[in-house]
Formats: sequence, C-alpha cells, structure tokens
Amino acid sequence: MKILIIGTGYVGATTAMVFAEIGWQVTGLDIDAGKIQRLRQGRLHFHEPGLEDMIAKHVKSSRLQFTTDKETAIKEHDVIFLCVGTPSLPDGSADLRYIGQAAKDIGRSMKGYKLIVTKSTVPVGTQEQIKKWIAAAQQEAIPFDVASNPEFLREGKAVEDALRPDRIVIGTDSQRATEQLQRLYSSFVCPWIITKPRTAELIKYASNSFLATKISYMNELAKLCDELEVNVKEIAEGMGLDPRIGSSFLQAGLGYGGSCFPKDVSELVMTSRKHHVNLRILEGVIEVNRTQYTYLLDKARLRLGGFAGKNITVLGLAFKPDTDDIREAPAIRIIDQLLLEQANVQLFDPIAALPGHASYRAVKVCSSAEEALRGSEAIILCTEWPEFGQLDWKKAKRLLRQPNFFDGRNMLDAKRMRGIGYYYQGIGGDH
Ligand SMILES: NC(=O)C1=CN([C@@H]2O[C@H](COP(=O)(O)OP(=O)(O)OC[C@H]3O[C@@H](n4cnc5c(N)ncnc54)[C@H](O)[C@@H]3O)[C@@H](O)[C@H]2O)C=CC1
Ligand SMILES: O=C(O)[C@H]1O[C@H](OP(=O)(O)OP(=O)(O)OC[C@H]2O[C@@H](n3ccc(=O)[nH]c3=O)[C@H](O)[C@@H]2O)[C@H](O)[C@@H](O)[C@@H]1O
Repeated sequence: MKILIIGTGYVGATTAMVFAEIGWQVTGLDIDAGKIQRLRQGRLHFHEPGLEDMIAKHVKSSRLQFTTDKETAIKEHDVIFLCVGTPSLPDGSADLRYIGQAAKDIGRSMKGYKLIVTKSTVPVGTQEQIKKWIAAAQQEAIPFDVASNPEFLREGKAVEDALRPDRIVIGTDSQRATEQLQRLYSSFVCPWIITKPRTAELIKYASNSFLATKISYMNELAKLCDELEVNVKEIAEGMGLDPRIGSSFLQAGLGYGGSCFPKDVSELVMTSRKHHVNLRILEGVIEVNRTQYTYLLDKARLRLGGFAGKNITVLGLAFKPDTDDIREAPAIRIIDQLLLEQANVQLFDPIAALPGHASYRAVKVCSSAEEALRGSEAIILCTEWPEFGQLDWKKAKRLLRQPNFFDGRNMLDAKRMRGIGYYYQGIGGDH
C-alpha cells in the first residue's frame, strides 16, 4: 500500500514520518510550495524536537517524498490521510473548507478504489459529509471508503506520541477499511477502538475537552488557593496520587492555548447547541480560560500602580515549551494588554517569534533572557521553558530596576525567589 498524506503541518509531517518509519512508502502533499520545497530537502517549517532528523533520514532513503502535484499524487496512492487544518470560524464552530477542498480534489482525480482516512479533528458527522463531497466530485462512480482515525499527539512530543500512541481509534462502517488500517498499523502495540464514525469523531473532542476541563478546574481552584494561602501545586500533587484522577493536566497557570484545545472545546459546545444539549461545564471551562491571563496581570498592575511607561519583561511566547507555535498563546494576550496600557515590553523566547503585525513593532524582542531583564520593573513568565528554571536568578537580579516576578506557570520556587529578594507571585502556587 502506498500512503498519501494531504497537509504537511504538525500532524501531516509527523504521520508521514511514522508510516515511513514502520516501512511504508509515503508521499506528503501540500498546497504550500514553500513547505514542500523545505521538506524535500529534509527540513521542517516548524520546530518539533526530533522530527526533522527522522524526516531527513526517510527523504534520503526515498521512502518519504513530497509533492504539490495533487492530481498525480491522488491517482498513484491507495490510502489517503487527510491532515489539513480545521480552524475555528468566528462563531466557534470548525471551518471545514480545507477538508472540503481536499475531498473534492480526491473525487475529481481518483481513477480506482481509495481509502480516505481523516486524521484532522472534525466535528461529529463530518465523515458522512466527506463521502458526499467525494461522490459529488467524481465524474463516474468509483468505489471508495472513508474512515476516521483521530490523532492524539502533543506538539513538542509529537515523535514520541505518534510512534507510541496510547490508543488507536478507528471509526468506519467498512470492513475493508478496517482491515486495511489494521495492516497499516500492524506493528503498533496498543489498545484499539474500532467503532462507528461518529463515535471516533466524538472521542477526539471529548478527550481534548476533558483535558481542558482539568486545566480550567485547577485554574479556578488556584484562585481559591490564593485566598486560603494554600499552594495549588501541593493540592495537585495530593489529588494526582489518586489513580482515578491522575497527576497530569493539573498545573494551574495562565490558561490553555495552542491550536487545538480552544478550538475543539468551542466546536463541541457548538455541536451540543445544534442538538439542543447544554454542555454547561464546557461553557464554564471556556469562560475560565478566556479571562485566566488577566488574573496575573491584575496582580502585577496592582503592585506597580499601573503599567504605563514601565519596563515589563515577558519571558516565553510559545503556548507551551518545546514548540514555536504561538496560536492562542496566553503570552500574546498579555503582550496585547501591556501594549494597550502603554508598557515598554521586553520579550524573550528561545525559539518562538511574534507575528509580523505593525502593532508589535513597539515590543523590544531580545536575543537572551538577560537582555530582556535589563532595566526591568516586572517579569512576567508566560512559558515554562526549562532554561528559565536554570537561570541564575540571584545574579539576574542585578540587571533589574525592580525585582518583581510574576510567574504565570508556577515554575520557580516561591520561597527561594523570595529568599534572594524578589517580590514573587504565582497563580495559587506561591504559598
Ligand atoms: N497540532 C497538533 O498538535 C494536532 C492537531 N490535530 C488536528 O490535525 C489537523 C491539522 O492540524 P495541524 O497539523 O496543526 O495543522 P497545520 O495548520 O499545521 O497544517 C495543515 C496543512 O494543511 C495544508 N493544506 C490545507 N489545505 C490543503 C489541501 N487542500 N491540500 C493539501 N494541503 C492542504 C496547509 O498548507 C498546512 O500545511 C487539525 O484538524 C488539528 O485539529 C490533531 C492532533 C494534534
Ligand atoms: O488535538 C490536539 O491538537 C492535541 O491537543 C493537546 O496537545 P497540545 O495542544 O500540543 O498541548 P498540551 O500539552 O495539551 O497543552 C495545551 C495547553 O494546555 C496548557 N496546560 C497543559 C497542562 C496543564 O496541566 N496545564 C496547562 O495549563 C499548556 O500550557 C498549553 O497551553 C492534547 O494534549 C493532545 O492529546 C491533542 O492531540
């Protein structure tokens, strides 16, 4: 079986690598010629630890190829994975235009049987719609199957997660599709769920929304912890030891960002509304997250007596460490607010860059944490890059105008920071 991957972003590039790694012949297709040009040279257009080397290895051995020629690629491949983006529309529901376009391209170009597998996160019922798009675009009726195979990888850990998934979910009505996918993934040892298309689609949204719920719950609890002078990190530790709760996703902070949680929770709420079901918990999860970043800003504003004219250091821009992805990053909201209140923003992130908008011209983008700390009146840590934990904060204090530290990820040790003379505040994590 020859595999075609449509869309070579985080999920597409990682999926292409995985299938090449387990011995299949793979082609990656994208409409963005610049991305394809880089990938052909074994270079990635985003930061993902370990992925570039693996891609380069398989490009060199010709097991992995890249193209922009959709017509030929669709004709020549038996199994086609859809890995295009499904961003949010303004009302919060998923924008299926890229899925629709890819489905129509497949319908137009296919000359024989194809299995189309959706890895993109798509709303419940999309598989039925994909079938309609493909069939409507065909010049003559050619058989095909569609399966849902949601992806659960995390950015920053994509290689590890995709090579060792904790489950494989397949949603299809076709026995032929199930057997083909079982062959494709035969070298993976993990639980399988083979189910109805709608179930597979909902498992993905339900998983992301549940993880987001854990985070918003801890973020609300963190505010109570501040009032009670209790450390939320200890609460998380005490809760997490119960295997029914689990220790992951209990870190309070500036709220969840990234290209998936915000859009997927919104989409699930929109789907539920369409079906006249009120997912009140998820509406609360969204609301807590929407305003979470303001909690730390309020503390900083109060301490400084306003931001106007103050030098504020923002440490970290990416929505989490080990990625250069800034989609829905809380740091961006914080910078926007600081600029609105006329602060002088000094930013450092090890790899992520600000968008090219004119509104960010006022930000001083620094090439080291030390440079960003010089003359600072308050530090706001937005991303828990390990190097911020390793910095010599005693020495760094000499660079500052005022040692005010607002830790948006509860990363540093409150007692130690106060011991070396910082005014230190976290989010429920500094008691
Ligand atoms: N980023 C992540 O960590 C994860 C993402 N997902 C889901 O996977 C999907 C893809 O996400 P990302 O990889 O982050 O998106 P992305 O935005 O990084 O990549 C999508 C790619 O598809 C290409 N594309 C769009 N239309 C195309 C077409 N008609 N033909 C060929 N290429 C086309 C774009 O040029 C882009 O390179 C989304 O539905 C997302 O929710 C699921 C799990 C993890
Ligand atoms: O569907 C997706 O795209 C993916 O979304 C998330 O992966 P990702 O967005 O890469 O990042 P996470 O590690 O889940 O973090 C998301 C956000 O939550 C925040 N977070 C995470 C954990 C925590 O305890 N507290 C917390 O605030 C992070 O800082 C980050 O902003 C899921 O973890 C993946 O399983 C899923 O495949």
